[in-house]
Amino acid sequence: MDEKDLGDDLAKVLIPEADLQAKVRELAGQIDADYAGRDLLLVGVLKGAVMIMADLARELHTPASMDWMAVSSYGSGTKSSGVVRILKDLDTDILDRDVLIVEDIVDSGLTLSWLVSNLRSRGPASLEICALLRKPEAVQADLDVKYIGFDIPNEFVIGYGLDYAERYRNLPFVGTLAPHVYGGDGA
Ligand SMILES: O=P(O)(O)OC[C@H]1O[C@H](OP(=O)(O)OP(=O)(O)O)[C@H](O)[C@@H]1O
Ligand code: HPA
Ligand SMILES: [Mg+2]
Repeated sequence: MDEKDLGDDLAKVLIPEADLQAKVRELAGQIDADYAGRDLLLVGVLKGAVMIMADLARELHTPASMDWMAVSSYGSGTKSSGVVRILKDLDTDILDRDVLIVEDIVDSGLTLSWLVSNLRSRGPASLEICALLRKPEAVQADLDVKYIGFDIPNEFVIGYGLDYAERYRNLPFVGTLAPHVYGGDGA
């Protein structure tokens, strides 16, 4: 899917595909340097992290296992409901494992704050976060994101895994939508 397929639904491209790919390679380089010789477990947060997880995992030279959790706090809107639910738990016992959470976006930071305390209680040897995008609001959450791709403005974004009402995840870039897509009021 590309820009043309969106017609007038697309407001603008915020991060082009080439910039995303370059950043993912850069993040993989940092992670390789930090995890050399360790047995890394990547935990992707479904569904938004599917693209970054798939690209990051292939850029890594460090041997890594992959597991997935599905949590949801957004439903079909553009605002966090504030309630995080586990839709699918890990298949892996993370006791004494080096765990790296892979996320598409830290927005309010609510999802990751909740996830970090949930996973920490399972006794991993280490627990870090890699997130492709971060919004300014997330700074208010007490979250230590070790690997961060881009800080972006406080706008609702779509593409490269990120959805609006389950659509637009399969765009290779990150962009914003025209107001008419949201039905006018932006929510
Ligand atoms: O920092 P926060 O305000 O908590 O927002 C970030 C989370 O929200 C989105 O997931 P969502 O719950 O929409 O599920 P999805 O990944 O399936 O789209 C996104 O993928 C993050 O997981
Ligand atoms: O800006 C966003 N876009 C899509 N999904 C999201 N989940 C939290 N923030 C966002
Ligand atoms: Mg979503």
